[in-house]
Amino acid sequence: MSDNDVRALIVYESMFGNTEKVALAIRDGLERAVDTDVVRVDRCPASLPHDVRLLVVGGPTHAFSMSRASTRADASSQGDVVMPAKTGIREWIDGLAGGSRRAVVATFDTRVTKVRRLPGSAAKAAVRALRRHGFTTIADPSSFYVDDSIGPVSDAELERAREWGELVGRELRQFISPIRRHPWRRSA
Ligand SMILES: Cc1cc2nc3c(=O)[nH]c(=O)nc-3n(C[C@H](O)[C@H](O)[C@H](O)COP(=O)(O)O)c2cc1C
Repeated sequence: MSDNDVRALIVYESMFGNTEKVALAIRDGLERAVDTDVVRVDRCPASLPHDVRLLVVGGPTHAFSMSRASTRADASSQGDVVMPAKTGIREWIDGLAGGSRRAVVATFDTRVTKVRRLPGSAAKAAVRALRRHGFTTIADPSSFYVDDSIGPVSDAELERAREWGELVGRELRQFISPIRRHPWRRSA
């Protein structure tokens, strides 16, 4: 699928830079199927461009869910952060314009390896929020693991993220291709 009228957008939140690395690895995998932009959540407008058919949203798991202003402030007190604590994916999803629902969605998060058995995932919370806003999902939410709260994220996890990006790209291709392969069906 190299059509110019189809693009993917990855919107990510990251405090210590790990989710940012994961977002870039997912982009590398997704680009095998579709042109993909990666945008930090505090720089992303509330309305998606018309040609964005896939929206991928990711952020760090904070207190078993998506971050809040209080948990981001907590993170800022723990180490150097790569983005301001003001906006996270929770607030961005809540503010998304209705016309954006043309895109299908997939979500991911980062979590700490040591507590991987604990429940609670920003990706699962994000997908629930997006469904409440009327979006259709095309892949299960996925978690990628960091060694400790501030990282690092291993090369193996980044490779897993790249592979997940490829998988989501294949799902998008399948989602779109029946209409493209059989345009006559639209008028039947
Ligand atoms: C306030 C706060 C709460 C956190 N809560 C959780 C949690 O409930 N579960 C978990 O696995 N990791 C938790 N973590 C670790 C984060 O998931 C980790 O810092 C994040 O994945 C790193 O990504 P980033 O560098 O993109 O911010 C928490 C971190 C902070 C700062």
